[in-house]
Amino acid sequence: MRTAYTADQIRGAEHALMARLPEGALMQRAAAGLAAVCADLLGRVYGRRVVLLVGSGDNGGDALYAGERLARRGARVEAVLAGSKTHEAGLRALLDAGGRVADGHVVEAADLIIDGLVGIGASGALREPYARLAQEANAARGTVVAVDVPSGVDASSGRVEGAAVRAGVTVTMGAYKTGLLVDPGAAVAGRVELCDIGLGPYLPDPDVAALTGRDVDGLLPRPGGESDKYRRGVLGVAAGSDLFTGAAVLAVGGALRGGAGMVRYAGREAPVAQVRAQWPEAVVTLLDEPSIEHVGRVQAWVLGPGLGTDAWAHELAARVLATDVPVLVDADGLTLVSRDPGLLRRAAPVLITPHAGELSRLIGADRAAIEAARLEHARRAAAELGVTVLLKGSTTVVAEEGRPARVNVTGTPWLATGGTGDVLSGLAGALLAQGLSCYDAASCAAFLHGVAGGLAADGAPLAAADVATAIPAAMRTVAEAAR
Ligand SMILES: NC(=O)C1=CN([C@@H]2O[C@H](COP(=O)(O)OP(=O)(O)OC[C@H]3O[C@@H](n4cnc5c(N)ncnc54)[C@H](O)[C@@H]3O)[C@@H](O)[C@H]2O)[C@@H](O)CC1
Ligand SMILES: Nc1ncnc2c1ncn2[C@@H]1O[C@H](COP(=O)(O)OP(=O)(O)O)[C@@H](O)[C@H]1O
Ligand SMILES: [K+]
Repeated sequence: MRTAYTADQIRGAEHALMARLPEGALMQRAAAGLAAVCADLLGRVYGRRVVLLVGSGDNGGDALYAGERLARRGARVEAVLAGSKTHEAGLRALLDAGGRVADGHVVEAADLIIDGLVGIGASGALREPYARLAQEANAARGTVVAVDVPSGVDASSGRVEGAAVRAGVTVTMGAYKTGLLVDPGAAVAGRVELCDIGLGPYLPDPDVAALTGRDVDGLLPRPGGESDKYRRGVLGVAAGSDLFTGAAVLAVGGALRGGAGMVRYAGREAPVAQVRAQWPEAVVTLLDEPSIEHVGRVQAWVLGPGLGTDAWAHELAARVLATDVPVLVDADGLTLVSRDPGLLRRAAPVLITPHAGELSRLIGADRAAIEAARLEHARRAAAELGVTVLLKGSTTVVAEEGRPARVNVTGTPWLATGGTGDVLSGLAGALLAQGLSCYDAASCAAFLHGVAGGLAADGAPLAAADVATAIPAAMRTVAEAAR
């Protein structure tokens, strides 16, 4: 499990650790780690041009001391002092080692640019001249290494207001910051290198966690020698309509690859014909009425992809949600519950899987605001609606009250294509039917879906059906990672 923390949590841990160490020791650890990563990136340090963008706080201090270390190894180090004040001891150390102070013009020609403008002490959008320097660093040809977080990214949320440094590598001190795992922050952090400064024992419970392949492998249900198809878990899928038949096919496809013992599909005529034709493995019930009476027992339901939002769909949703098994609500199912929130009042667990647009209807927030602050809105929805929330998008977030939010680190932008969400619903539903909690089913499904997307795309466009096909390979990949 990779864990991440807010700026306040990091500061608290730093204070506790600092109290036990000689003054400045922590910053030296940070600078040593930072300089080592930079030296690695440079290959040969001697004679290379390194530019430090130095802000007024300790983030700038880290950069100056790292600059000192590189200067002692023969690098030509120039510091652009951007703040109203400068870490004095750090600057002295740099100058003593042969470094120089320069103006912003040097950024363009640098081999390596160290972004020490702001770290966890930042508040709001970057002010000038920081914003301009960030843009110059982004336009320069040299590798950009961010200290702790890329300047312009809110360390606690991943929010970016205004300009932000786009780093090739971020060297983060002591522990991951939440903002490095959540877009838009994650998208500009590049490769994140954790620099151990001894903070571990002082860290509180994490703000967010990200599953690794090993974690997912450990959570996935596996059939034992005694298993039969019923005991492995049966999933019901209520999806598709005469207008949207594909959503039913894709959701069932995701479900069949998700390891359930059986998938029961229930729907209207046109999707029933399609599901029958595509998936002989599914047990299909044609619904003359919006009732699930004749579908047979299931351990979980997926409700909503392509279902439509008419009175018939509403009635079917009400019946599914009146059962006593976990229900995953997606797509049109979300539209139905946003119109009739009472549907979500049930004793058994609910997992909702909205994208930002669907969540905006559920909690009355602006779509752009949700995309800018995913964690905050996913958490809010979980609290207000009393459900587990899987918020889809470039960073998928899983939120449930009383547990650290989970952030998914797998996936590819090629997944941004019609129908992949339906596959995800089927997969997550299959995991629910096998007995995983909403929280684990959602986070494992997001992880595997992302890996499957990467395998299916392999650098080129994918179709949603390819993602379903790649799910078993994704499971093998996580099993490999665990070995
Ligand atoms: N204190 C220590 O011994 C250690 C400090 N560390 C470093 O220290 C950093 C935190 O240092 P600070 O608490 O001094 O804070 P920062 O250096 O992150 O930033 C604070 C300074 O930036 C200015 N500022 C804030 N928001 C701004 C904005 N939007 N535009 C322009 N200027 C802005 C503030 O006026 C203040 O002077 C960490 O991110 C990390 O890099 C770590 O290396 C661990 C050790
Ligand atoms: N930029 C992106 N990077 C990675 N994954 C993405 C990106 N955009 C969307 N996705 C993923 O693709 C899927 C799209 O689902 P959804 O929006 O429901 O589409 P649909 O309704 O067409 O199935 C989700 O799993 C989402 O997390
Ligand atoms: K920084």
